[in-house]
Amino acid sequence: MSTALASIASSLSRKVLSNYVGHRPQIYFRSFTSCILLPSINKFSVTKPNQFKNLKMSSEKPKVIFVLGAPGAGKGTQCSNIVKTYGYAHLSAGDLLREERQRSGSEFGELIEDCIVNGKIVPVAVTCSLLENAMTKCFAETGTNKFLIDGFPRNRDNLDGWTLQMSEKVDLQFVIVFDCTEEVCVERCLKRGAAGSGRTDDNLESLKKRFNTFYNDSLPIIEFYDAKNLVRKINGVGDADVVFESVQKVFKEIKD
Ligand SMILES: Nc1ncnc2c1ncn2[C@@H]1O[C@H](COP(=O)(O)OP(=O)(O)OP(=O)(O)O)[C@@H](O)[C@H]1O
Ligand SMILES: O=c1ccn([C@@H]2O[C@H](COP(=O)(O)O)[C@@H](O)[C@H]2O)c(=O)[nH]1
Repeated sequence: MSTALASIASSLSRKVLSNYVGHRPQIYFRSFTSCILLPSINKFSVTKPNQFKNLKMSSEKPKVIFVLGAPGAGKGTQCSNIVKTYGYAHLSAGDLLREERQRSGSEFGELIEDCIVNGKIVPVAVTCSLLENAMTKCFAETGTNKFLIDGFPRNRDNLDGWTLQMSEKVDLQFVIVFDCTEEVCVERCLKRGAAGSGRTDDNLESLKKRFNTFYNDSLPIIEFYDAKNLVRKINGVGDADVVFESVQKVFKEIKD
């Protein structure tokens, strides 16, 4: 881990801890650098922190599918198709982080932007809490308890944090991985940038860093799930409709 990242992580820990002095911690998780106590970050917005505990007692656990793949592999595009056809709610970790970055008063805005531009991964305390809050809010508003979690977990820190905070509360169905060449992915992201995505990472410099992170940090997570026979790999090269046909074959497995 780079020194810069370690210092961001430890400053995040200090900031979060200092914000919660006197509050009762609700979750325990390992940071990059040390073991710390954190509260559920219900300060981010909206939620009733124990809603899933209640849900677990009265009904089924929420179902979760992780959707992974390189930048531009087509995760978001195929998630939209899955939402329309199978009724899952789509939670993009990247979108939630971009939203949090824009939230006035967010103390994580700068940290998030630095990570996004440089292809680094935001500490799991931030991302996992945004995801849990979004799941709780979505369930409260729509009753949906089937979630596509797009672009997470991306590194060991994400996996460890999720395992501690969420794995007992949800039922992980499988992990869809879109397999796409770097060349095609880069071309798609640059095209998306040129078309006005407004994303600060749809440029060659950021993409090089994002791919390094994908190869070094995210592939081992895919391998971890593959060893558990949870990965469903889909060829992401080619027309989006053709890719979706392969997605549908994977979903048939759930219905059968
Ligand atoms: N099969 C496809 N063929 C051509 N273009 C595609 C295909 N799938 C997605 N795209 C386009 O490529 C770009 C990236 O797609 P998308 O946002 O779905 O990928 P992603 O994996 O979610 O990317 P990121 O990780 O960068 O958020 C978008 O502009 C999208 O319209
Ligand atoms: O779990 C996550 C998801 C995303 N990030 C950061 O956001 C950017 C963009 O993510 P997309 O999935 O492409 O929208 C990513 O490069 C990371 O910097 C993250 O840190 N953790």
